Amino acid sequence: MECLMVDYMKKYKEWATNPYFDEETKKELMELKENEKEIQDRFYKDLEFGTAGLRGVISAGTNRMNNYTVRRATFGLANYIIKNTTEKEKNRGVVIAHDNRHMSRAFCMETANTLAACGIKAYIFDDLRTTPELSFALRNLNAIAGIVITASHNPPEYNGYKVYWEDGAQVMPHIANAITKEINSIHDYSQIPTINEKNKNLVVMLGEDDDSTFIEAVKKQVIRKELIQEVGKNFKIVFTPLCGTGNVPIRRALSEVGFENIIVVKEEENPDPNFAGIDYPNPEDKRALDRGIKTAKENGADLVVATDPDCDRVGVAVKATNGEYVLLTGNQIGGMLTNYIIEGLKEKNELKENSALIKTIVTSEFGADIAKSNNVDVLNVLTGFKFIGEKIKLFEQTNEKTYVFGYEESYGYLVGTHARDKDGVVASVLIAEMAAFYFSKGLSLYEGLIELYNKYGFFKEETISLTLKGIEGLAKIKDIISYFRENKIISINDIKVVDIKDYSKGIDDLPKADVLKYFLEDGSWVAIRPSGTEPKLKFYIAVKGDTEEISNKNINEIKTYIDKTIQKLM
Ligand SMILES: O=P(O)(O)OC[C@H]1O[C@H](O)[C@H](O)[C@@H](O)[C@@H]1O
Repeated sequence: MECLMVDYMKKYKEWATNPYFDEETKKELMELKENEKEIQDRFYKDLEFGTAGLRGVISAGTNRMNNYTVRRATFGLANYIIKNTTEKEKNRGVVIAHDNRHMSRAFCMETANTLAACGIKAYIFDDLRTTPELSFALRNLNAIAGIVITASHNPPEYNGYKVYWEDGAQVMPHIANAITKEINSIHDYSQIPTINEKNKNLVVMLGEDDDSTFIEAVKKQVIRKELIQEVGKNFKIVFTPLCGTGNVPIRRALSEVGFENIIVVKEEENPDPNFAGIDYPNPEDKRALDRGIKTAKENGADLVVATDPDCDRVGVAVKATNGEYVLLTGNQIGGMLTNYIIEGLKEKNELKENSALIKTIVTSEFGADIAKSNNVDVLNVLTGFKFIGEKIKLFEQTNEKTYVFGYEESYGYLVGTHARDKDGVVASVLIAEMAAFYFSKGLSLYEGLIELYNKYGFFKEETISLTLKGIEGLAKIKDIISYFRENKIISINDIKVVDIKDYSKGIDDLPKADVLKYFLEDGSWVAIRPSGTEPKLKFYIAVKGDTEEISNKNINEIKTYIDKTIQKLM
C-alpha cells in the first residue's frame, strides 16, 4: 500500500510539474493538491485498455481520458500494427469516427495525428458519425483497423476509445491483450512522435459518398419494401437520437425506405455533449425514453425509437391497444426481430437450411426458441458483439452456416452483415418495418409480442446492476463473485439448481470469462458477471412460464432472493 501511495503521488507530481504537460492540465492538477483521495483515484493506475478499449472520466490523470492517455493508447496501437502486420497491410490505414461527447473531436484529431506521426494513414470524417458506420467503412475502405471515440451510453462526464480490427468487429481479446502490452511499455510520453509537415498528409478526410454507401447497405436489409410504401404515410414514428450521432443517418434511412411520418424529439435532436439533461443516455434506462414517449403521446405516434449516443443500440416503446406506451426490452425486441426475419425469409423462400441465430449467454431463450422451432441453429457467445462479428467472419470463411440475425439483451442488434458490430441504424429501420407490418394487420408491436408469448411461452427477464466505484468497489465486485463461486448454492428461491456453469474455466468452446450461470429446475436461470465497461456487477435473471402471472411471480421471487443475498454481502 505504501508503495502504491508513493507511486500515485510520484506520478501526480510528474504530471503537475513536467513541462511536457500543458498549462491547463497542470493547473487542473494543482487545484487537487489537498485532495489526496482524488489524486489517488486519478493516478493509482493507468486507465486500462480492456477488451472494450479505453473508457473513463474525462480529466487529467493516468487513470482518466485525456489527450495524453489517448496519445499513449494510439502509440501502443500503432506499434502493434507496425510490429504485427506487413508494410502493405499497415498502409491500408485506420478509420476513425467519433460521437458528440466532450472532447470527442479533440481525441479523434489526437488519434489521427499520432497515427500519421507513426507513418500510418488515418481516415477521419468531417464531423460525428455512428459506430456502425465506422464498422462498415473500415471494411469498405479495406482499412487494417478502426477506432471510435465514444463512451457509448455512459454518463456525460465519460469518454472512450473502442478499437476495431480489419474484419469490422471490435478487437478480439488476444489482440486487445497485445495492444495493452504495447501501451503498458510506454513510460515516457515525450517518446511519442508528433505530427509534422512530412506526415500530415497521412490524415485523409472522408466524404459524403462514404455515408451514402453505408445507407445503401442498410436499405438492402429491408424485407417488405412494398409494405412500407403502403403504410409509410400513416404509420407514425417518434425518433430520438438522445442528442447523439443517430439523427442524420436514421432519418435518412427511414425516409428513403418510405416512412414519411417521422417526428424527432425536439430537445434531443441535435448533438449535445451534456445530452440535454439526460443523466444516463442509455436506451436500457427507461428515463431515456421519457421525452420520446411524451412526444409520442402529443402526436399519437405508433412507435418510439431511441438510439444511444454512438447509435449502436436501440430502445423501443410502443402504443398498446389501450393507448398506453409500453417499453420493450432488448430481449423482447431481439426475439421479435428473430421471428420477423425468419418469417420474412420463409415467405420469400430464402431461409437456408444451415441458417443460424447468434446471441450471447446472458440473452434470453425467447429468440432462440423461435429460431429452433424453425430449424434455425442457435449459437451462444460471450457478452460483446465482437463475438457475434467473429462468428459471421467464420461463417463467411467456411460456409458452414448462414447468418440470419444476431443480438444481445443489452439492446444491440445486427440485421445483415454489412457491419460487424451492433447497428442502431439498420435495427431502427427493421424495427419500424416490423411495427408497420403489425400495424397493417391492425395490431401494435406489443400485441404482436403477446401473440408470440402465447405461442412460445411467457419469457421474462430482468437485470440487476450494482454500481460499485473506485478501488473499494472493484474489490467488492470480486468479493461478491467469489462468494457465488465458492458457496455452492443448491437452490434459489426454493427452486433446485440443476447446473452451474463457471465460464472462468473456459467451457462450451468459449474463451475464459468471469461469468457464472445457475440453471434452475424450472428452466429459469441466473447469470452473474462484472461489467466490462462500467464499475458495475450485473445479475441477469430469466424465467419462462405458461402465463404472464406465473412468469411475473417467479421473476419477482428470484429478484428478492438476489437482492437479499446482495444486502448480506455489502
Ligand atoms: O460489459 P457491459 O457493461 O455489460 O457491456 C457489454 C457491452 O460492451 C460493449 O459495449 C460491447 O460493444 C457490447 O457488445 C456489449 O454488450
